[in-house]
Amino acid sequence: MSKKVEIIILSGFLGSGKSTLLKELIEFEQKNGRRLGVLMNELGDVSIDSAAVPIDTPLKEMLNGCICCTLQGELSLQLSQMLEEYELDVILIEATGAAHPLEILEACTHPTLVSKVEIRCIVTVINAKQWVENRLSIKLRKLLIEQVKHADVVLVNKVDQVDENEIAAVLESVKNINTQATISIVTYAKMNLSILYDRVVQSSERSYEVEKAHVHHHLHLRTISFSVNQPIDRVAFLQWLEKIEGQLHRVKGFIYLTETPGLYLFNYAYGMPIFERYASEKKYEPVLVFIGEDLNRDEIEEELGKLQRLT
Ligand SMILES: Nc1nc2c(ncn2[C@@H]2O[C@H](COP(=O)(O)OP(=O)(O)OP(=O)(O)O)[C@@H](O)[C@H]2O)c(=O)[nH]1
Repeated sequence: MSKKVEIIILSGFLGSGKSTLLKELIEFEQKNGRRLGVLMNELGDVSIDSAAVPIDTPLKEMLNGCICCTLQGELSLQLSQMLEEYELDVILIEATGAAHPLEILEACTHPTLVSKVEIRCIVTVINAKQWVENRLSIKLRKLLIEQVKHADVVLVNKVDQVDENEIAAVLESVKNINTQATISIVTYAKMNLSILYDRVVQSSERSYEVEKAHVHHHLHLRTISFSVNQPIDRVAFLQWLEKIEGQLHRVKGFIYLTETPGLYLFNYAYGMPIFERYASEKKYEPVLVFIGEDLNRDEIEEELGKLQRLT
């Protein structure tokens, strides 16, 4: 029988650092000469995270929905297709921040797939500051806890934004939720990747009795995207983001700035904005994706229009 393709599932809330980890993993696997494919699921209708994937890497994307709601069947299908189209050693699955790891696992262990794949591990990335400040709604907090509970490896990321006492507090609460997981404390998802290869966790070992927490179904997370064809002023844009009505969890996309030519990859997670000059062979249109609760689409559209007219 041919060797099964390994699957590594990357889980974690919006903006915690999954794509950052994905980049690290891709490099690691390629250095080791392993053939890898990537499967991504994003909440919005445009792909931003795929910028993390080199152009020559087999990639399948599921946009505009979350694996745990409508896309579970789609994930199984995409996996099957990927297995048919490419000869691979490993497939990395990056789920949306709103996904429950068990539901991804379930899609990967579909009867048609079990003889072809084996789950290497589930890695959950958490944003240390967000975890310690604990300001999310109860439903979202519950989701974060579920993501930690079902992980084989928990990456406590972004520790550059917290102090030592806070790191200790995060560690203690993660250990209380999941006594089995390997925990790694990192910045920019720079972990000892060999941890992921220590053992294969058979799906039969996992406990399914847990409430399959259909938490996401009631999250009210809203995703809206807009083309932003004109350059915008960086300062005015950031000032406006601070004031957006509702709870803004995440903004990402590609934009032009008035101050300097060229396209920028923009990331805003938990109040932290990052602009990175985007220069790669993959082409992207300027677009912004907003993810949050109680967001007002019309207002955001109007304000974005005003920001573009300022130029
Ligand atoms: N300060 C700091 N920023 C980080 C760290 N790790 C990642 N980031 C930044 O945080 C932002 C979000 O990281 P991503 O890797 O895109 O997060 P994600 O979990 O894939 O986000 P979604 O796809 O929206 O769920 C990016 O701008 C990263 O560069 C870290 O350890 N410290």
